[in-house]
Amino acid sequence: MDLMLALGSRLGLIVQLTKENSLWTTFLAVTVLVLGKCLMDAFQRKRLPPGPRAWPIFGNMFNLGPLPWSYTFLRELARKHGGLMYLRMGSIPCIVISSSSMAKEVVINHDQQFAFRPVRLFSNTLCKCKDITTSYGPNWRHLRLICTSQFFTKKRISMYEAGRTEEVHTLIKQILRKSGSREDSVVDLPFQLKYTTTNIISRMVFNKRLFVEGDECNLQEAKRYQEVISLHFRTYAVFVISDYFPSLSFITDAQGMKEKMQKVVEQIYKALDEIIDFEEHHRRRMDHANDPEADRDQDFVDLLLATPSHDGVGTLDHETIRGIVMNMLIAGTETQASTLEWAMAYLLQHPDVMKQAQAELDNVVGTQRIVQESDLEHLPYLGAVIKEVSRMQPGAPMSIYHESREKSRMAGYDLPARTRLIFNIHAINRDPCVYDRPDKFDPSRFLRPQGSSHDSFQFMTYGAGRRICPGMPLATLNMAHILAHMLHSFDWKLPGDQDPQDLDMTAKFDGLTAPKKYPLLIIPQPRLPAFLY
Ligand code: HEM
Repeated sequence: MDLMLALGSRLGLIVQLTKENSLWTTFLAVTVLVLGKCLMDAFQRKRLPPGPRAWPIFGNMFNLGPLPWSYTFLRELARKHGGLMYLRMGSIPCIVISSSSMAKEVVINHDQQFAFRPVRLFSNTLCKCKDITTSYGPNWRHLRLICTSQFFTKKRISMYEAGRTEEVHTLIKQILRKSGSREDSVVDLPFQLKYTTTNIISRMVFNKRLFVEGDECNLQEAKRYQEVISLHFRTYAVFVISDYFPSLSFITDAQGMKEKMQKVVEQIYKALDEIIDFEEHHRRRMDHANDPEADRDQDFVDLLLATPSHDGVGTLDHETIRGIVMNMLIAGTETQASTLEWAMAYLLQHPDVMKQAQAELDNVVGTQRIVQESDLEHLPYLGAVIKEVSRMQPGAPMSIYHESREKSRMAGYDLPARTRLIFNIHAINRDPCVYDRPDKFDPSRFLRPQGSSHDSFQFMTYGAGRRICPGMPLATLNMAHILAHMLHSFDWKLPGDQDPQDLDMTAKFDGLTAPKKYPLLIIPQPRLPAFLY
């Protein structure tokens, strides 16, 4: 009993003391909690991959210069922190892969884990992540199968050869026309290349040429297309707080972001539907229902309208088809145009390489006919030039974000669930452990015996693993064809007395592609007989 009383009075005293010192107690508790959290963070940090110091709350968002993923700056950071580097973007954990050996580790051991894509507000609003680029799971597998078994097969690619040849020929004629009769007329090369690569893709995807000079009716369509692309890029770049701090999605809601995005997406759809013309496609489908020859004329939209959905209920809906069309237009046009612009810039700076490529063309094709796609397999030097340009200036210097859904362990480090992964393709392609003098333009490195042994982890221009670019076979063929034609048809020089070595080789990264910051203005001089133009 005495003991109980004594305990009771002690407890009473403690309660009283606590009441009196409640401020102190609260302070103590908060300090313990903060210290505990710091210790836990420090402990966890030890098990995370190395990376630059992060700011509280914002993480590394401010470290990364004007564009969040400036690839050259990240390459510099990776020199210090290594091929597997950890960054935090707001509350989102991210890893950047910058070396060939880490790319191999990721693709061989973590490909499936990191095959997801993060769900951003824009991609979710655009097509509810039902397209190829943003989905993962049964729908994505189904769409990838369509890519590999229908769109980008050798047979299908060769079905569209006539259209591609026509476009390349038009490019050459346009260049000749723009250069005019004067010997020193300058051509805006990236502008012309963009038209050509876009027409080639749009003909395959929905059987239309989007850019036809001098055609008023087509001008409207071209404008609509440009509206679609610029709305897409502008909205894609909008900073949405919940994309970086998912727990703050209530702010995104309060800002009315979803409704604003929805409005833009409706604008994109309206313009896109006019370009695609679903009605015309449905009509054609009915007309050719029993025609076995009709397959020859089918574009991607025709094929997609006849494709069952992944769950076997009906065919693919318009939302999915719009998403896939956008994927092809966004991923397949500027990537090729910027690579080709860089190719001409490098060739101007390396006249010996330009001469050797032209000599090969003259040898294989001669000067009494124009190049055909079937010539390309006999032009190894030209192939090496395209590969070297694609290594040094990849059409997309950073991959698209990958994401894991579960916690994972990579190279001895622990990664939280929903870590985002991005390949710094620019850095991997210039890995000094793989390439001798990696910043030097040297196509012959792909001709030497070891050149053929460069695997996809050393040449990451198209990504690797299950998310590898499905358009690669088309892009490599197409770019080689266009470059071959340009080199065969013209000699090239810079305007005035400009020394090619003074050419500004700065790139301008727009988040996807990185063309030359200053468009390449260039003078063509015909080198084939007039009847071939
Ligand atoms: C020079 C030309 C091209 C380059 C450098 C390029 C590069 C890439 C890269 C780096 C990726 C991302 C890989 C990853 O996430 O890890 C990608 C994905 C993709 N590319 Fe390409 N690409 C080119 C041309 C094309 C073309 C011509 C098309 C189609 C017409 C295309 C369609 C796609 C699609 C649909 C994806 C998403 C694949 C997926 O998420 O499963 N690309 N490309």
